[in-house]
Amino acid sequence: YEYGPSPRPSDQQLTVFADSTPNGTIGLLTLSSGKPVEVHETVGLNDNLIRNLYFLDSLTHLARERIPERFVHGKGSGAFGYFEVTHDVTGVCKAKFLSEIGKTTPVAVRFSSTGGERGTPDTTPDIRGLAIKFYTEEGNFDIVALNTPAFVIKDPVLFPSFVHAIKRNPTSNIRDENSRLDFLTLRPEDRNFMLTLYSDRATPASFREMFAFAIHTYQVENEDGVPSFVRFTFLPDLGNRNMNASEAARLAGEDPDYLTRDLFDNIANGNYPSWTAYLQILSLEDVKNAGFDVFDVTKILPEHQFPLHPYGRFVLNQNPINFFAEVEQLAFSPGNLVPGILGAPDDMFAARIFSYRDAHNYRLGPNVNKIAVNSPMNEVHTYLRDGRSPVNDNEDNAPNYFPNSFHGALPRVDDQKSKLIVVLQNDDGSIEQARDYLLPTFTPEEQESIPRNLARFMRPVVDFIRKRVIEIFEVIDPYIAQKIVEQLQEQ
Ligand code: HEM
Repeated sequence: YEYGPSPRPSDQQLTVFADSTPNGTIGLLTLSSGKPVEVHETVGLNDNLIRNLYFLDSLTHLARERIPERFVHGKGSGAFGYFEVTHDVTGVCKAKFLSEIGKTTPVAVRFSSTGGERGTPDTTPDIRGLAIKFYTEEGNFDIVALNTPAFVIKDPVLFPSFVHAIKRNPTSNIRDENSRLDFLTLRPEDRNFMLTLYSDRATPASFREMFAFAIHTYQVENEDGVPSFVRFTFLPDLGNRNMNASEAARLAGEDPDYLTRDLFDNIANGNYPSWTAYLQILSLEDVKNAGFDVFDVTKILPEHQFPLHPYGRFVLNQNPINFFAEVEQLAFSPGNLVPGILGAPDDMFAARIFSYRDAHNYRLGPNVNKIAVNSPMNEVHTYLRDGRSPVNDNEDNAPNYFPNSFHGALPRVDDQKSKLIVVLQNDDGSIEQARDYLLPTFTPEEQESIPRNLARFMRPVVDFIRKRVIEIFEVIDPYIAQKIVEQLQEQ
């Protein structure tokens, strides 16, 4: 398209908008207070600027356009679509959105990278996020997942330090591989996570071709209150595909929003991406006999031990119309649960319930769930009132305290029959899992990419940390360790 208009929908947004307004304009320009703007107010030179209300309106608003970005997963793209049940899982989970085959539920999805800020190039290698909000008839259910099957740490006390270690150095303001690899090599539980981070899975070929693992083992219950324990996994119907580091580096320069554009253009062109949804299902007996802590988020549940059961799929068929309103303000929380899904019993999950809510209060305000894209589809009655906008109808004239004698909202009779189980966790590492279960599931190309990427990342890293990395890989796979040494020597 060098010699003509670009065929990419992402380049045509303005033209498409203009074509949709045949009358030439969407209407009269007004102040935010509604008063029509006079044409002379749109010219500032040699005017009394301070009395120019159009100028005042736009300049003061401009300075307030930015809100705090997510302190992790700052760069992201979103899309909308639906989830459809394909297999009966009512035997394990009574959540209404799963109640019958063929039932559909609207979803919002946000794809992200972890460590970069809002302007980071999409193809910078990183763990990827895929968060799904199911707008169910019993409230919103959020699954906030990653493209690694295991997380980096299991003790939430370490989370703030982990985030500091992967973000910018406080002095140079540059992301520093010394801090990232220092932290990672000091924690024995993160070996599964390291395999994804340093393989080409950290540079997915597109968001459409990316795994998503909710990781935590959730407790769910059926209508009779019988508990089961499940991991939620989503596999892309196009298959998982990566790009290599040099392609990613080229695109980071040529088209920093490459993955965002790919998602937008494909959906606009009707190539709707879809994912098949799977559950790994464990009984309480399976939990006891697994031979390891199935609630440990640094561990995978090997598929040969706990097979994947398909139960649904989701399809993304709609781009956002307004990115800020619908994606920047989209707020996911592991604490958004629905009847039948109790959450996970591990400490990390408890920390996440608190932390996402806290982040939303800071980033979007206490009325976060009144922002249109976060509003549940079902009727909502609360005793929450006032605060920063949006308050919407602020629950009108209904009583604002509970209990009350004046027909305010009442809780229903307890519906949840099982109790979230209590787990005690230890601090062990997971090198055997990385060696025996996870690495063998990587394709030969993905395995080859690990030493190549690591050697590149390790260029500026001090010797004692390099030594630790090599020692770790000598246990996971001596071939990878050998390759790292060779490639470091070649540099
Ligand atoms: C102690 C552990 C963790 C804490 C405290 C934590 C906290 C947070 C917070 C506060 C945000 C920003 C939320 C916002 O501003 O809207 C976030 C984003 C995110 N986190 Fe975590 N997180 C933790 C672990 C995890 C784990 C285990 C996963 C995946 C299994 C995960 C996946 C994500 C994703 C995908 C996002 C981006 C959500 C979006 O697209 O808006 N995090 N995390």
